[in-house]
Amino acid sequence: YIVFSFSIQDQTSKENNPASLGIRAQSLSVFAYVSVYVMVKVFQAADATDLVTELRRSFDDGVTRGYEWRVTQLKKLLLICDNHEPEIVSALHDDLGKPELESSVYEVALLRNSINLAVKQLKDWMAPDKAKTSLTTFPASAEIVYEPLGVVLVISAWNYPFLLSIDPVIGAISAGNAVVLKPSELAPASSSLLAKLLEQYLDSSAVRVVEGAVTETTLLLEQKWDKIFYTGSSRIGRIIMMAAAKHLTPVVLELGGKSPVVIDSDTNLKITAKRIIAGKWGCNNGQACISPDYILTTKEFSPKVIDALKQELEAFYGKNPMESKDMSRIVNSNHFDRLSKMLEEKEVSDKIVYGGQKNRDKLKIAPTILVDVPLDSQIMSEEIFGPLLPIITLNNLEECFDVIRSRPKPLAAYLFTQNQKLKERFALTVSAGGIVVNDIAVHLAVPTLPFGGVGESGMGSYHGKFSFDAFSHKKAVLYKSFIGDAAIRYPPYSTGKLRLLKALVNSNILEIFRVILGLS
Ligand SMILES: NC(=O)c1ccc[n+]([C@@H]2O[C@H](COP(=O)([O-])OP(=O)(O)OC[C@H]3O[C@@H](n4cnc5c(N)ncnc54)[C@H](O)[C@@H]3O)[C@@H](O)[C@H]2O)c1
Repeated sequence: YIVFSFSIQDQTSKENNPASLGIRAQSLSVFAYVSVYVMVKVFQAADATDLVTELRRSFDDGVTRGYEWRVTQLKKLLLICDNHEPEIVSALHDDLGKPELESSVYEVALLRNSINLAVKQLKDWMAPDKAKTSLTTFPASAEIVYEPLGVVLVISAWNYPFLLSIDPVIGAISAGNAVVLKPSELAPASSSLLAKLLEQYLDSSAVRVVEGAVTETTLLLEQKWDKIFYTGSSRIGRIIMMAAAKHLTPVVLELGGKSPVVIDSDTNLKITAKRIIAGKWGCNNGQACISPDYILTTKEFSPKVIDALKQELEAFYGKNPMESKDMSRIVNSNHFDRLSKMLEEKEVSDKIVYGGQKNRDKLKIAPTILVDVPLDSQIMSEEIFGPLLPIITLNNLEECFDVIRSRPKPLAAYLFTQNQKLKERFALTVSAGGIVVNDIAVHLAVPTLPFGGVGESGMGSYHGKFSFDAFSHKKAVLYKSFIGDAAIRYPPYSTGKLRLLKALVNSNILEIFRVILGLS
């Protein structure tokens, strides 16, 4: 515990007599004395160790394994969504100025969906999968048993603080694990609400929230976990993976990257522009991991793309988008300065064709479109994660595809076209965590699709059954009886045994008969 004490004294006051937890003012005209003791619990190494020990005890006692426990906790998560949506919306507004629609739909409604699906399908997910056996093991039966991993750590990011915290926790609980959630300190209102609600609703012997920043996360990372599920930047992803390697802990890394959008001239341009705007500025003002990072199109078609985007932006956010209530603000001044620096770079600042207005006090940056910034500029080298959208124009679409292929694999890649052949070529030849043709970000809402990165954009995936799988060990179980104990596997070895065993392993029925019949 740290104890803070401070006093406010009148010049004339000579008395120094602290009164704990209160204000003592004998005579305001003579002196004022205030002594406040604030007890702040600091998370220390021993707390991290105790936490994991306690949760491991619950796991080992079987608390989290049964269907009933899992489904009860999931239903409690549903209750949080049902009973506390206004508080969640308000916390998101405090942290990000997130519009109610975005909070209610893209965080709470998506979570409800995830929970409902898990509740509905949990029994099926938990049931072992029958597996075929081979001639080698005949007679036998086999199955894949979904085993909980143990005690897992979920570290989440600030941009969708509820969705990105609770969605992995749904997977962890569904799979029967004890779980610690560490929300992002950059969304403090959301973090403290998550801590409060999860403590209030869930079984604290197996589900905990630790709030904090680098110090707390580092202490947590020193512990031995059975899985670490991290959402955030690739830079920190590397730190997570190094810490995990020490204990050979498997990781899921949900990272980011520069998600490109290719626009073909054979497209419905009005709808294309609307969907790009909704997926960029309409999703937390570009602060989303699968937000369009840059557009690639042909030199010939680009003027039409720019016009369409300008027209629809004005229709959505009016002539002064800085005043619009339908867009989140930038999360904090560090990120505001990072984005400003990108905009102010030489050979970039003069490429703005729309927007560019900023207000640091209000942490607002207008939707900004830039054309043909240098490919080696900061804005084209780093993930933007904000309301800036560069358009790169090239001679043809093949060159556009080449730009994507020459860069680290993104979390998402988008194509707008009506050309069937082009759609297929894009899906087959462009590598990305996920691909959407003719829309932005909506693959995230399809629970039958795995959500995750590849290469620099991450490893592992989740959503729907994939979340359950991410937190389960697929255990191979083979059942044999004592019937049919074949002597051929036991010494002394012989040529006949060798031939028969090889034939069995290769399922070569003809050779099996030849050996049995003594044919060469
Ligand atoms: N793939 C996805 O689902 C997804 C979703 C959202 C965001 N992202 C990516 O996340 C990034 C933005 O998030 P961010 O990284 O700014 O979020 P962030 O700063 O909130 O960091 C994420 C987490 O890492 C922790 N952290 C920060 N520094 C650390 C350190 N030195 N050691 C240990 N832990 C540390 C934070 O406390 C936080 O919980 C973007 O790259 C974005 O694309 C990915």
